[in-house]
Amino acid sequence: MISVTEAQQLIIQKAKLLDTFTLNLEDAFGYFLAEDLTAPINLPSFRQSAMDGYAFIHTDKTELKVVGQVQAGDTQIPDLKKGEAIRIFTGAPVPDAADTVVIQEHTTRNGDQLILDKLPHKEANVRPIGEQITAGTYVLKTGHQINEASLGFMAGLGFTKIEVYRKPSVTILTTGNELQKPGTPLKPNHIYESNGIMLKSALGRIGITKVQNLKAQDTLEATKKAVKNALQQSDVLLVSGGISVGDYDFVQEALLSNGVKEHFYKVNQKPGKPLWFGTSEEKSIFGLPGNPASSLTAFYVYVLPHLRSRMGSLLPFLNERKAELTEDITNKIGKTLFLKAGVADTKITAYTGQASSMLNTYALSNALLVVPETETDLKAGDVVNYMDLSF
Ligand SMILES: Nc1nc2c(c(=O)[nH]1)N[C@H]1C(S)=C(S)[C@@H](COP(=O)(O)OP(=O)(O)OC[C@H]3O[C@@H](n4cnc5c(N)ncnc54)[C@H](O)[C@@H]3O)O[C@H]1N2
Ligand code: MOO
Repeated sequence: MISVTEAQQLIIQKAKLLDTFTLNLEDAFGYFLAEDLTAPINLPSFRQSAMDGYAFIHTDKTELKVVGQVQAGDTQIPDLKKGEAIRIFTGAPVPDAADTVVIQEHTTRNGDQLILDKLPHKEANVRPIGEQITAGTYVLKTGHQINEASLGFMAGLGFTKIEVYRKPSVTILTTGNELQKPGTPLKPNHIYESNGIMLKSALGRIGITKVQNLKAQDTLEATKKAVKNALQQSDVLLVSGGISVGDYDFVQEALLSNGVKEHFYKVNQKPGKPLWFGTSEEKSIFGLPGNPASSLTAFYVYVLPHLRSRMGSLLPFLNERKAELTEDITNKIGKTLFLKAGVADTKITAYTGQASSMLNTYALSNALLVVPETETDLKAGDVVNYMDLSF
């Protein structure tokens, strides 16, 4: 059995970058950039007024003569001499000779006479060429995850297409004879299948939408066949259940017999101990424990960073933060604990109801409190690490 740290290293080491492709800017939200972009133009590319007011050549005089006007988008720009002013608007080009813009609230206008009630400092309210970025310098680098601000920034520089890493297609294979689709009365000793929808929406949160759900009964033949199909159809396979040591747990055998190379099986943690991870050429395969809370924890701690890494992220793990414990916690089992928890105002509380089958507390959690395997007694007031589930 390996440690959480070793398992986290392995899922990153084995994360092969997906191929790249060119994408229209308007479709690029959430993708990771696969090129270093340099600015094709200066931003701004001309001297711009930052305010509505008057452009002039800086002087100690407080009375100027208004000799013209310039509006945003104008291509004919009026000239001016010392002692003169040009009416100007936000975003308009500042006349070459002018070096300062006074905001209109600091002036009094009588016909073409302009009184400066408050003299601005020289160069006030003039955005110099290249103030934001100069042509030829880096805009954004490989690995940047495209957000609304970066989209606006790139559009402002005139980009229409960029190179990004592809997102993976994923098959979620749920195994178990006891599983029944919600929507029909529950048969005796069956349970409603819930990991499929949970994992699919967790994938959606990291922008992966090409997801199919398959299911298999608990036989070696059915599991092998389903694994084979899934491997032909997707970049990533998440198998749920059937990975423990029972007589009807066939997932490990089915994966190995389909040529998947095992990188680890079992991690020294609770929940999620019987986690399995392997690869087959360009494909990644996780055998997730069937218990719903174990499955989701394994997703947050391993599947999510592995997939983000494959999609080009340089910071693939969930953010780890610190908070103060509200209650004592003991850890007598020598494993890393991931506890469903709530964080508010820098304080963290592990919820009652930590069993691997329980999603009731997970549904209310915004944090996974991490208790290291070496930590036996934590006291109220101790500062602990948690993984931020608000991502
Ligand atoms: N002798 C041992 N038994 C078990 C061990 C062990 O070390 N020795 N480990 C336990 C741990 S820890 C876990 S976690 C589970 C993992 O078992 P499996 O991955 O084989 O999962 P299943 O047995 O198929 O299911 C476990 C549990 O979860 C329910 N389940 C399964 N799939 C779904 C689904 N899609 N939606 C909702 N619920 C699901 C299933 O009915 C079971 O109750 O093994 C322990 N056993
Ligand atoms: O580790 Mo299992 O995931 O406790 O239920």
